[in-house]
Amino acid sequence: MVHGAQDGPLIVVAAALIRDDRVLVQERPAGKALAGLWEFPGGKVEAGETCEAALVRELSEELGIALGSEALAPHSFVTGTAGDRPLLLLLYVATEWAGEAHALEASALCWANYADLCALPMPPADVPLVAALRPLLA
Ligand SMILES: Nc1nc2c([nH]c(=O)n2[C@@H]2O[C@H](COP(=O)(O)OP(=O)(O)OP(=O)(O)O)[C@@H](O)[C@H]2O)c(=O)[nH]1
Repeated sequence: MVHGAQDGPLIVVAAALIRDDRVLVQERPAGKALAGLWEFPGGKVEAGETCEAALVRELSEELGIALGSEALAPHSFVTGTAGDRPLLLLLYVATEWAGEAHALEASALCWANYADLCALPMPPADVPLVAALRPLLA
């Protein structure tokens, strides 16, 4: 994507969906950047969208689950790079939503405890997010 020097970082929102002391992660499908790596569901905030509205949209598109913005609790963030662009990744936690999560875009889903999460290959930016989730996971 072409972007100008006036552009700020790429803002990406992601969710730690927690159930029974496990968190949902998904495998990025073949054909996408970072294919085969596991990530928290989410995606880029589009122009004019709030961060929470973007995440509600992404969770519906990627997993088929529904929740309101108020169900998203801000949790942690990291900075990094996405290709040649600075990245700001905001992680929210949610414990309540409607519907069962299905891999509508990912190639697989995993309800991971902390050890599982540490063993899965994830994008480098996610490492501090995983550490920050430690107290919430079995
Ligand atoms: N959703 C998500 N993206 C992450 C994580 N960690 C991380 O570095 N990213 C990066 O954040 C960016 C998100 O892009 P994306 O491709 O998932 O976003 P999107 O769904 O809006 O993509 P699209 O452009 O294909 O519609 C990618 O550069 C991705 O590598 C993570 O845990 N979850």
